[in-house]
Amino acid sequence: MTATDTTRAVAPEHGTLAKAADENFPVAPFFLPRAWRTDLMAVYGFARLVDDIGDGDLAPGGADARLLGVPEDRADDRLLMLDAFEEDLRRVFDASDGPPRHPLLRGLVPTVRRRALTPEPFLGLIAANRQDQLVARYETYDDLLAYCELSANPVGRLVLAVTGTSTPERIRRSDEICTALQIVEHLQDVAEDLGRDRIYLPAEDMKRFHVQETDLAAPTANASVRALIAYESGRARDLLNEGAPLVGSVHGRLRLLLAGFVAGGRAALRAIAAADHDVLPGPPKAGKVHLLREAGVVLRGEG
Ligand SMILES: CC(C)=CCC/C(C)=C/CC/C(C)=C/COP(=O)(O)OP(=O)(O)O
Repeated sequence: MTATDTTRAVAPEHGTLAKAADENFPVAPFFLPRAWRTDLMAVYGFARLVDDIGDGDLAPGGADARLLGVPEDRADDRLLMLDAFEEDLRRVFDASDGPPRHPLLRGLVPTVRRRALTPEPFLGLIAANRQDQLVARYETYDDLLAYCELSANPVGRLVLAVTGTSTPERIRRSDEICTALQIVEHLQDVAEDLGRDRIYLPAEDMKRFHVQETDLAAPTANASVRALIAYESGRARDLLNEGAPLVGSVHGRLRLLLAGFVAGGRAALRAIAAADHDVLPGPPKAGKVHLLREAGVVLRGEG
């Protein structure tokens, strides 16, 4: 048991929130106003827990299941856990049935009230994790985009809602950025996802590039896999470019935060290209220098 697991055995919500430090993206960085950080952490707690349920990464001991009213011997039933979690989410928005049972959802109540958040983005994240239990292959790119609408776009919409900056145009650009970031993560994590028997590369593209599933299980990528990864990287790059004007449309510290997200995506794509698109040994790491350089480019509005 790690130190984090030990903490979670006592108070599961603390272990979940502690994971913020290890995320690919900054969750609630120090330079943001305290009130935003508080609300972004509350939203993060929700998103982390729903992903942990969906990925089977809950702390051992069954504390989360107990809190959600799921019998201990069914705590491994991810669909049942997601249903119970969704039921508890409803108590965040409708107190007639009493307060939420899970402390991370109770912690979300003041944020939802303060920022007038709606259930949709939260329900989307639950639906994405439900889909992960039922769908392990994507036939077309459009199918994958529909998945990203549930798994990633709600995150950006929540950031805009918490910071009071939502407009239809910003939401559209935020969706482009979030979908791009999700595709980048999928490209970095091909090997890890395959370990969970999940493939997020569209089957139609695999066919076109003559890539078989067994090619993805190899320790290093052959030329076909590299060509496929380069193709999907180009799509992600285009989406990031289309969404990037979102950064210049906001001000102050939020602009810094969003520039960091776009720069993070671009730096990750650069690292993938630098690895000659061989992502199979593990995610190619983006250097800090490249990240800062990309952030400078975004902030100067040059890309
Ligand atoms: C306003 C705006 C544009 C904000 C951007 C917010 C942001 C960082 C979105 C990322 C979305 C994303 C890739 C979620 C999945 O991450 P994950 O780590 O849960 O991925 P996994 O499900 O593959 O583990």
